[in-house]
Amino acid sequence: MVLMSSRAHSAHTPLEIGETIELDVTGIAHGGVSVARHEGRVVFVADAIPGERVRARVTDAKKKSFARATTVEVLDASEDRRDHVWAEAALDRDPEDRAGGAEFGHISPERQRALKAEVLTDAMRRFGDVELAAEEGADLAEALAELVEPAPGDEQTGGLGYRTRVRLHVDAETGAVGPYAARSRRVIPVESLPLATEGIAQIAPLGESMPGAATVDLIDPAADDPRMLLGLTEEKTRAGENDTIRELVEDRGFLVRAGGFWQVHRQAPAVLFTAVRDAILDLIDDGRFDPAAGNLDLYGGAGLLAAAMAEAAGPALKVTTVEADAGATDDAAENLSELVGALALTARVDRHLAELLQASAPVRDRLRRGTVVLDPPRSGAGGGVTGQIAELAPANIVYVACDPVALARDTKTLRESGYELTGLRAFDIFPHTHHFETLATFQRA
Ligand SMILES: C[S@@+](CC[C@H](N)C(=O)[O-])C[C@H]1O[C@@H](n2cnc3c(N)ncnc32)[C@H](O)[C@@H]1O
Repeated sequence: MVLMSSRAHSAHTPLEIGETIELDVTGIAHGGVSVARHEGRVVFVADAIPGERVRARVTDAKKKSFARATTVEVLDASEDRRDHVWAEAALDRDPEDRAGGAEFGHISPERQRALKAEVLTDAMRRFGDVELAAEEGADLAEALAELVEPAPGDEQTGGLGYRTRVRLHVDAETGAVGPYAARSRRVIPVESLPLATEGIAQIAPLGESMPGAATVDLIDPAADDPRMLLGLTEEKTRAGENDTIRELVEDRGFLVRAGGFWQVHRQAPAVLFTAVRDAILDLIDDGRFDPAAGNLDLYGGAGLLAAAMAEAAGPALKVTTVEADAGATDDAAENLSELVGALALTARVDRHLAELLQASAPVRDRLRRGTVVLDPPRSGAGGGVTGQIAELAPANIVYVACDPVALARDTKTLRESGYELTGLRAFDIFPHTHHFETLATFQRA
């Protein structure tokens, strides 16, 4: 034991923060960083592309098992490297002065999607025990290259000008406004916001000083004027956050609180609405969907996905949306008001499911015949809620996920509880960042 640990120790020359090292970048990790090795130790390296050789500055060396570094120079560039879409996040800046929020902005859009597919495949393998396979007769490499679908219009715009929600921060000392730096909470003044819509670009207070404010939320609704919500240092709420704004999903209107949850990409609500609608249509085709059953839209927000279920199943659909934010529930009630069988509840999902698990036999039977759509926050549903859903045992589960690792973990729980993963789609609705959205369909075996 002693010998082994002293050999392992001597294999690493300790890395120092600020030191510059040369790295061969070999893979992609979850979280927007690439993977390299330095004297056997894993180094997560920012602003690189797998396949490149880079010089990188060490930013974190506390852990024995891995270190973190940021690219300062590319020695051998990938053919997928592009000029960064945001000058203030580019390599020619000191790593500490690079703006955050566009960590894939130096990579061609096709390669960004291929990297996201790799992250999803890897997460599913490592945390979900699922090896993704192509449909019969299809080539796996080709299927993976197309797994992450671009949003409509992004191939024409290069994935720019899509964000309808942007949060900027205010430097407490200088009042300067800007995004946080990529790896710290330092405000970086910027001259442009290339990922934001034109409406946001017009009202963004870039270059201005806003002493007394802490955050600046910029919102560009589809069917209302752009607006700004100021978060003041001394106050928890933002003036105007409960104002109702109008959004459009194709030609269907939705009312949403200005400060409430709404997908950030202009096309994202339509992309997810259509994907959930199509997943339900497939279940209907297979004779597995019962509109009169105990159908649920968990983490339902303003009712977007319950509306998608109704678009597939028709006006006789029975569905309950469950959402913790009372304002969003009020919006859901309004947005689903034409659906006689819709009920919008304010509740925490775990508490509501605990109540359903105590329900009478006929209610439990309706739930068993039902379909659960869920769209949890980044942390995923988690083992507790996933276990409760499995215990309720609905016929189908349609899971919309913004974190592939959380989805993979919940997939493992569902598969161990008798569910089969029958469909997986992914959507690049956050171009130039490492984020993407996945839709997984499960059926009770
Ligand atoms: C990713 S959003 C999805 C919203 C909606 N499905 C949509 O597409 O617009 C997640 C929602 O879950 C809500 N939420 C977070 N934790 C929750 C919990 N424990 N119980 C109920 N709702 C929760 C948030 O308020 C937010 O509206």
